[in-house]
Amino acid sequence: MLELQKVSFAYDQTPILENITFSAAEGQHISLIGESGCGKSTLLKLIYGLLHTDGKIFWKDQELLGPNYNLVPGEEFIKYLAQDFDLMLPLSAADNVGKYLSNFYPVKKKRRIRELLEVVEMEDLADVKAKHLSGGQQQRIALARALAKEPELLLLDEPFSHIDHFRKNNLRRKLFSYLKQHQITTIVATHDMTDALSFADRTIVLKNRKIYADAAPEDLYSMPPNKYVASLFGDVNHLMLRTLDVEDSRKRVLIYPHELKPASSEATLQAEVLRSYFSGSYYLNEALLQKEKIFFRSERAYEKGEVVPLEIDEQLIRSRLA
Ligand SMILES: Nc1ncnc2c1ncn2[C@@H]1O[C@H](COP(=O)(O)OP(=O)(O)OP(=O)(O)O)[C@@H](O)[C@H]1O
Repeated sequence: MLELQKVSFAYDQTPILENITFSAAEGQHISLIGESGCGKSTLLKLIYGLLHTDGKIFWKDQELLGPNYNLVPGEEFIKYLAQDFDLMLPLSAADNVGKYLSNFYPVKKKRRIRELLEVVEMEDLADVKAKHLSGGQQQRIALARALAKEPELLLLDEPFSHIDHFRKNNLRRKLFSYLKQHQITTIVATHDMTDALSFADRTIVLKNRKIYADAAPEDLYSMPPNKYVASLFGDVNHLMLRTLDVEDSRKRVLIYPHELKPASSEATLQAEVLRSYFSGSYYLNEALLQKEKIFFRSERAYEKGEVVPLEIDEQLIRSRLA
């Protein structure tokens, strides 16, 4: 188990993190989210041992001591993949993956490199020098290298930031099932809502130096405690109950765009469309509902000024208010 107790940190006078306390079970996948600059990378660096904290960090029964105690940061059983991948550019992709593997069993080493190149779908580029690989390809090689000497704890900082959408989804599915299969505890700092929702057992939200929310992704998404959390998952409306014709109140409720649905003309909510954005399988519409700006989804585009009747499940509103 990973355990953090009152981990605080400041680069200079300004505190970045204060009293961060949580634990992660072995094999658990945690996504770490929060607005840019909230301290996600800093927290990963603290856990890895690149930065010093007066708090305590344990892996199983061992206290992880930071740079004040260890000349070389990091322990054998932890791997940290930073946003810059730090590859050996003159070496081939395969040699980078195998850089920390023993040469004592060359056949075994070769097999392991091949297995990892398959996980990151880079078998075809095994012999290409890292300096000739694209940013996304370098990132995949860095991921494979981080897994080479199988870590017990893996810390990933925006691991798919350079990888195109086409490949990202497949790679994510492969990587996270590999990590689950091998019971590797993983913390992923991310801005990507798919990383945060689909591949995490648990999501920790950082804000104002503290843990702001910590729950299963399904719970955080369906019952966001506030607008900050809901916004991390995409567009969200924060509407007065009065605007939704539920009751004459200025109290606000969080509603995702797909929860406001175009309805038959008798619906009481009438939104005036400002603009429709094509989003692939749906259109995202910006509109005015009783003078409040809203977003709703639809199957077709609307003209500017078109009035669209909308409906929403009142029970959903009640549950969000509870
Ligand atoms: N080496 C440094 N020296 C001083 N301040 C730093 C240093 N590194 C980061 N910071 C500051 O610490 C804060 C947290 O940075 P950090 O990189 O941890 O945030 P983050 O949540 O990972 O951001 P992002 O999502 O943009 O990667 C920011 O205000 C940043 O400017």
